[in-house]
Amino acid sequence: MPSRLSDAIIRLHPDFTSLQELPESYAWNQRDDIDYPSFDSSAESVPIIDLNDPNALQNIGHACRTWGVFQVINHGVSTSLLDMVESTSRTLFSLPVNQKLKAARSPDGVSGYGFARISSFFSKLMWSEGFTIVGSPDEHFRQLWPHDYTNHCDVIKGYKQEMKKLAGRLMCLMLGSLGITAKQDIKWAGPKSDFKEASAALQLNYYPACPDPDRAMGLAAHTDSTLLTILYQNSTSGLQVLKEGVGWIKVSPVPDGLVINVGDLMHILSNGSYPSVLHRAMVNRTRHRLSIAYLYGPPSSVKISPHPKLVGPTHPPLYRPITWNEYLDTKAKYFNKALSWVRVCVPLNGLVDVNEHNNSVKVG
Ligand SMILES: C=C1C[C@]23C[C@@]1(O)CC[C@H]2[C@@]12CCC[C@@](C)(C(=O)O1)[C@H]2[C@@H]3C(=O)O
Ligand SMILES: O=C(O)CCC(=O)C(=O)O
Ligand SMILES: [Fe+2]
Repeated sequence: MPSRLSDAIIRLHPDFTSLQELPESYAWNQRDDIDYPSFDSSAESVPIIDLNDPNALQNIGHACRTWGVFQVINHGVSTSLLDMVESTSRTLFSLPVNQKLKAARSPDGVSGYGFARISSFFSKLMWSEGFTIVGSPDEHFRQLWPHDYTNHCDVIKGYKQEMKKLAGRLMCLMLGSLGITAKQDIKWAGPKSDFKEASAALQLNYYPACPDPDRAMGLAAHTDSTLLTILYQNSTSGLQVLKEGVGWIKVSPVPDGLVINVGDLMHILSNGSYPSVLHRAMVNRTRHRLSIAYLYGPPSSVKISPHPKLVGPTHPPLYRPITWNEYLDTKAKYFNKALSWVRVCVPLNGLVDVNEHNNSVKVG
């Protein structure tokens, strides 16, 4: 790589550990994000649902309708697998910047190391690094660890397999709570209702300790484009979700708990009954934070639309059918206004989409 280009890239990807002060380019004004008060988790807290509870389906339905997010425990994913994926992620982000840049995401690519994709919508930089894995991690991991990448690949593959099982189970519960049966009502769920053909991406996020956390932003407010997202966070808190009419609420890490976000495609499929949740990640002065998001969606050929069981004369379909890729393209263009672009009809109750109040999109 010509040295001027690599210098420019390194300037864009600083070694966070060497920064003693927050550079102005990382200092966020309130205006840069959605300006609501933050609440301590003791004020109200995101529901924690035990998947072994006989009322899990009803509890999930209530959480999706009122919060768009919940945490699950007794989900069947082993602690050792969670520890291993955390350790692989930590090892990855601890590599020297030059090494990580060997697996940099190309400008038109999806997989690899880089800044948050949503950065282009904001004038300030985010205090985080990310690594996106779509499909096999082999190629990029070989670039990172030429001699011992196979163990790390196995961890990622094992994690994706377990996440896929859990996501299928959560789909059945979320749809079931809407009166939709995967087996009869969702063709692409497949004969075993295991959503075998579903697609997914894995996003590893690293938030280094920050000298001025109150002015920095780890990951700016956004909704995920998914049907659902399964998020593992280490023991450092930082995730916040926006509760309508209340403000930003901390999602405190629960040992072995997994956070489940309702994504935009579930918002569409449920015809707005399960609104996607606006969330963001804050940073910490002394502790780094890691999170691993399993972003789950339909097979690439499937168009998601409001389910026929949820539409009728008094409930017209609010969104037009759209594939995940088409939606990702819309999101890349319009960011938090993407849902409005897919909307065909104003809801009869006159309410707008929850995440449409966004005033953060900055163009130019
Ligand atoms: C499948 C995807 C969802 C995602 C874009 C991507 O192609 C891979 C990364 C995902 C992610 C993770 C961090 C937040 C987010 C908004 C982003 O910038 O990249 C999501 C994207 C999304 O859900 O729209
Ligand atoms: O780090 C977090 O808690 C949030 C990560 C996230 O929102 C994402 O990867 O989409
Ligand atoms: Fe997210």
